[in-house]
Amino acid sequence: MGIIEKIKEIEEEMARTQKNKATEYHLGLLKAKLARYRAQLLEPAAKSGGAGTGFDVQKSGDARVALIGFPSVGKSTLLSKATHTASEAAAYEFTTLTAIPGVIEYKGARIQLLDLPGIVEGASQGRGRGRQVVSTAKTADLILIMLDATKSEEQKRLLELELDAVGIRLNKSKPDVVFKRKTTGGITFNTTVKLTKTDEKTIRTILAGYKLHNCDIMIREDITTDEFIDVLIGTRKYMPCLYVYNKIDSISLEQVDKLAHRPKTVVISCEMDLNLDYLIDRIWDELSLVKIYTKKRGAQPDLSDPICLRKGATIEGKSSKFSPYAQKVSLSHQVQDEDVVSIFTK
Ligand SMILES: Nc1nc2c(ncn2[C@@H]2O[C@H](COP(=O)(O)OP(=O)(O)OP(=O)(O)O)[C@@H](O)[C@H]2O)c(=O)[nH]1
Ligand SMILES: [K+]
Ligand SMILES: [Mg+2]
Repeated sequence: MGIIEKIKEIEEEMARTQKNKATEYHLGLLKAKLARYRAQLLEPAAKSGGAGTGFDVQKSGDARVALIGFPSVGKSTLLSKATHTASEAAAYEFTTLTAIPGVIEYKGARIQLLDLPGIVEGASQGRGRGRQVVSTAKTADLILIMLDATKSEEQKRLLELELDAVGIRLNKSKPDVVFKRKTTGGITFNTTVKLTKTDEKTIRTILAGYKLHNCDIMIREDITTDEFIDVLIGTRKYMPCLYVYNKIDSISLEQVDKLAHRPKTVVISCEMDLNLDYLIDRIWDELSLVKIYTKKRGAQPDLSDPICLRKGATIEGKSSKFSPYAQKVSLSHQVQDEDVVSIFTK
């Protein structure tokens, strides 16, 4: 039996199994198995350079943003509007067959926007170029999930499922769990919070399923069983994402208003040039980019040539002192947007 059949079999068994206290551990085991097969489905191909590897596009600029969506939602139209690169757009599906990079220039930053082929349901299991698309998406700093505002809400859930199946976790942070493998000593299990969505027995069952008999576990957050499996598998990618609804020219104002109020959501019309500037502004925010200017001692800062950094970046150096405009700060100063710095040695 191939991996895809095995996955199917487990999914069917999970669907058949009623969810209750008595089946909880068995379901946990099935989940763990499923996660392992899915990982297998992706990893070998990724190593041998097969369908699991992404498109070969050089990273450039200060950050990379990937466009993910079903066919004909308007990904290529957006690339052509937001960058100086033209990507063919047409009314038929799968117009785009490879990754096409463009550059958004904004507030002194160069943001690489990647147009990608449309993905289909089942992409995570190797249908279409889906695996190549999602592998490429994993290399981005931000994912734009592009949706057709005229289509049903189901499209969003289906896309999320595809990304979830390949280990991409959207707008979530890594579960706060310390997991350490050991060679002897059995399992030590500790929590700093009350677990309401999973329990020690389920976790121990899963560990046994993975043949993990020696490890230290410290759980510091009220995690689910799935989140624990994520920690065990260890290769999950936690990525920020914006939901972009395109073609709002074709829906009612009431509908536009409803979509626009959702969290992490931007509504646009590529064709009518609606809200595209706002989208770019939101991309900038999501990427947490800040720009800093450098200046020589005693000279005016060069405002035409900022350096872009991710928020949270600190400035370090061995024998240099760091000083923004008026105030002197330590080497570990976290840069703020529009900081002006001069770095000099004693
Ligand atoms: N009404 C409307 N149509 C749009 C809009 N943006 C794009 N389209 C149309 O949607 C169709 C598909 O656009 P593409 O840019 O090729 O879509 P895509 O997502 O790149 O499609 P694939 O590469 O095939 O996956 C084209 O006919 C566009 O003219 C929009 O804002 N409103
Ligand atoms: K298209
Ligand atoms: Mg396209």
